[in-house]
Amino acid sequence: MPGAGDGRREDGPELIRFQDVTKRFGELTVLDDLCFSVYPRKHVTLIGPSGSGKTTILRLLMTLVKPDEGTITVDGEHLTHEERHGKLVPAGEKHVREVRKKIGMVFQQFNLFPNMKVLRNVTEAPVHVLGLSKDEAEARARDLIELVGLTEHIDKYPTQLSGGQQQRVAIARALAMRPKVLLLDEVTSALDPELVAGVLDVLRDVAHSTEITMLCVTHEMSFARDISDCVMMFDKGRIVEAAPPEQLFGDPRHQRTRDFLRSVQ
Ligand SMILES: Nc1ncnc2c1ncn2[C@@H]1O[C@H](COP(=O)(O)OP(=O)(O)OP(=O)(O)O)[C@@H](O)[C@H]1O
Repeated sequence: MPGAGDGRREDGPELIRFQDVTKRFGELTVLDDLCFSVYPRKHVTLIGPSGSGKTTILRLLMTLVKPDEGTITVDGEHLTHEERHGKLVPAGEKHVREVRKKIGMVFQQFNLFPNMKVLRNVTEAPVHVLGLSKDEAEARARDLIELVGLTEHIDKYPTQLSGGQQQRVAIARALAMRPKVLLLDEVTSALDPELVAGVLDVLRDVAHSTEITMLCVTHEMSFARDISDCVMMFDKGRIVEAAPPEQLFGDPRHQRTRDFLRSVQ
């Protein structure tokens, strides 16, 4: 399905592009000749049954795994290759590091630095990876900590926070790197049910109040409906259909989508 994702091009060239991407683990083909694009400032959500390949897409973007076939570009740069003397050669570490700076990720597990307070968790990478001064990084961090509603907890360690609060710190930490695209992988699935709404509200806020591009894997259909410009329904490593949420949830075209939506209601 070439050009799936948000098909509108008025916001310039695509930020993420998967072209004929196949990924296998042994005998299992997890992604099968996949093509889609995500355009700047759009929010694209991946839904579908367990094992359909959604998380693998995010892992490919994070360069945690490599495609067997096809190309992936982020902001026009190849993820697995770089151009040298007019030729595409396998990407070196420096190239991968530079492309990875464009991508922020929030995982199911928050992975905060346990020995650092909230503020330092958010300033650490901007200082050490981007080279910001401590003052610049702190100013940026304070704004983001306010955005995720944790100003009063700025001097606490992660263990002094609830899971939902820790996940909100993880969101601030990812945004502090000013990535071009934010990847979210089932960010509420490790949380107690009563903490889910607070984290989703923060992400709704981020989606609506910033210009960041988002690619989310979620089982929270109402969240997908609220934030997405485009929802992509996956099954067996392929896109079954991709459409704006009002269409995909209100009038799905494919039986597979209808069955899946019924199963998660
Ligand atoms: N490193 C790996 N080695 C072997 N198989 C893997 C590996 N990573 C993923 N898989 C397999 O690839 C398939 C797709 O996994 P993936 O995590 O992308 O699915 P998903 O759609 O995100 O599922 P879920 O909704 O349960 O998270 C699964 O069958 C999984 O077992």
